[in-house]
Amino acid sequence: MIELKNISKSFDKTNAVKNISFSVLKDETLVLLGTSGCGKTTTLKMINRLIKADSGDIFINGENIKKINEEKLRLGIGYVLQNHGLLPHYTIEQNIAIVPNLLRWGKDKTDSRMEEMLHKLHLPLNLKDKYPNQLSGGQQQRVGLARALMAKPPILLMDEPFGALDPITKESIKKEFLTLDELQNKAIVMVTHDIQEAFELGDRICLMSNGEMIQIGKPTELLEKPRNGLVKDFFRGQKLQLSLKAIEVKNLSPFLEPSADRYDDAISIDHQSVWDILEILAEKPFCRLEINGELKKATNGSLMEAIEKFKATKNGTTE
Ligand SMILES: Nc1ncnc2c1ncn2[C@@H]1O[C@H](COP(=O)(O)OP(=O)(O)OP(=O)(O)O)[C@@H](O)[C@H]1O
Repeated sequence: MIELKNISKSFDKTNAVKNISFSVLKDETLVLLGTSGCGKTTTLKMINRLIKADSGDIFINGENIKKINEEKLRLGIGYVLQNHGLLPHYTIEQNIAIVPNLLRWGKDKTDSRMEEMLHKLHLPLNLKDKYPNQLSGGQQQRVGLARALMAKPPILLMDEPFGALDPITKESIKKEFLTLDELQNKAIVMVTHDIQEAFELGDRICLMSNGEMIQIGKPTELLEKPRNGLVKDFFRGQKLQLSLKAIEVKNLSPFLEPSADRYDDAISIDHQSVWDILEILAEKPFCRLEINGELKKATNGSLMEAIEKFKATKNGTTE
């Protein structure tokens, strides 16, 4: 879907991005992770040509973006900025309607899609007439996401989308991010410097340092098979928590004991990590999980045993 080949970019004497290559599939989230100034945002902005690469090529569905009209290119790519990027003198309705207006949608189509998006992002309809500064930070960020998704772009670029939020709002928006149907089947590239966030949201992580790509792979690959000392150092001190966040609990299903009785308190499992379930188990000795229609029982101990068994399988080493 998206392919970067040997991309480099310098600003005066700063080599911001050095010979980066990667691809993103149509239904995955690739997280660009790294410390401040390592070239993440520059890489992201080269994909929608807000910044032009000095050398190398970027392809979208096999087509070189240099050959695509800039406006057409950007209309097919949703873009969510840190601090939402809403225009302060536009109402929420006007902000959300920017792309539909460029696409010359009629008012009825725009209104009904806007209502659908506000509903899906748990925003009350009466926000439409307000201005961005009359909304909370979490609401502004949701509006930013609604705006980016209005025209159902197959590609979504997100630059530190949750960076400015308080921890509680951040958690609730991240949970929505994982379950929102509008985000399925999209190629998503997300920039963050937050390691935990990268492990929670990324299907793959591209770790960058000083303009270079140090390693790219599934979260557990970076943890279990770090390419060099730099990668190891990056995760030092957080390895246990990160690996628990990287393993989806549904993968442990074959190794968990069945629960004989059906109770209403079973937690329905989709994308929860082992870490999410351990947080629940901090409050009680066991819980029931409903995974693909099967009822399982989990305790701290049984989850740890299941992880060991899972890691011994082929899937566990590459997941
Ligand atoms: N327009 C610009 N002019 C000059 N230098 C720039 C420009 N944009 C970025 N840089 C420099 O390029 C390097 C990479 O910047 P970039 O914003 O891509 O990093 P980043 O990893 O996204 O950082 P952060 O997490 O702080 O946003 C930095 O040294 C930065 O100072």
